[in-house]
Amino acid sequence: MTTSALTKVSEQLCFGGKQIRFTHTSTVLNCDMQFSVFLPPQAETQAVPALYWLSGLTCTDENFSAKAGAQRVAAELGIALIMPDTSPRGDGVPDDADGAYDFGLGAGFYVNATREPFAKHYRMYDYIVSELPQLLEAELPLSAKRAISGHSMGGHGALVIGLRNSERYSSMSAFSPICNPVNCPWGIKAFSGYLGDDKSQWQQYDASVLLAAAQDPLPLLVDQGIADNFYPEQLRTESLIAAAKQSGAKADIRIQAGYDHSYYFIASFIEQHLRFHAKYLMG
Ligand SMILES: N[C@@H](CCC(=O)N[C@@H](CSC=O)C(=O)NCC(=O)O)C(=O)O
Repeated sequence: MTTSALTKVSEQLCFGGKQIRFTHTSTVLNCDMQFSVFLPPQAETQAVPALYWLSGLTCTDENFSAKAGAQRVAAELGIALIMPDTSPRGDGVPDDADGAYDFGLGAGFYVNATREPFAKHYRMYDYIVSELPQLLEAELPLSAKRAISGHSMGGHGALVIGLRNSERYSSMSAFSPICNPVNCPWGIKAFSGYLGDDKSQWQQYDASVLLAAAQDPLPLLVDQGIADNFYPEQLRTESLIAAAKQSGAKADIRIQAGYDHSYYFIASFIEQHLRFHAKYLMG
């Protein structure tokens, strides 16, 4: 199926709903992009709310749809799942000079790059906040009720986007998020490369900085496993906990014994995250 702006590349029936993959030309990212959508059965007869899921380093739109097992509960609750890619892709899109996994392709960090040669394509913040919802709400049976969640680099993206756009979402959550990127190796590398050396420009993309100053942030749920090999050096969960205390935000930040950084952790708790978001999406 080709609508005016979306080309469907695959569709499968899943828990009575539809798991669909689309391509489209992104004017924000200046390239063709793929993304996945799960439409619950309720979307056959009404516009449904949507949870945007932002994936982590090395992922595409397919990691969450294939590994998290979110569709059964999303179908029950009547929530669409929107699963974008993690960076611009294709000919002419610059990558990390050494092909490293933590910068460039698969590692867009949900920022608007200002540094060349990345500024032309790496505008994942605007893509997620503006272009994708505008497109999808025009083309698919989606209401304007949105929630946002993600994992690791995508958890960072979900928290930053939720904290900066509380009028656009009803709740936010994250698994193993990079909580304080201005103070961890992944974040310092990404922000130097995409934003340059002026660290004052980095603050707008740091969830701990934003939460510490937040007036009335969205309802927030975070899960972090203790057996995660990236915790605490890359993820800095303690900074988010301190920021929530500082601002008095109602944040449920749970440290889970025994769990690691993998999609097995996400699969274990995704039902709780979906039910958490449903309270606000349906309210
Ligand atoms: N290859 C890297 C680690 C890559 C990795 O663990 N990616 C995570 C997200 S990490 C933060 O954003 C992931 O979700 N991978 C995909 C999956 O399906 O598990 C290394 O070797 O260290």
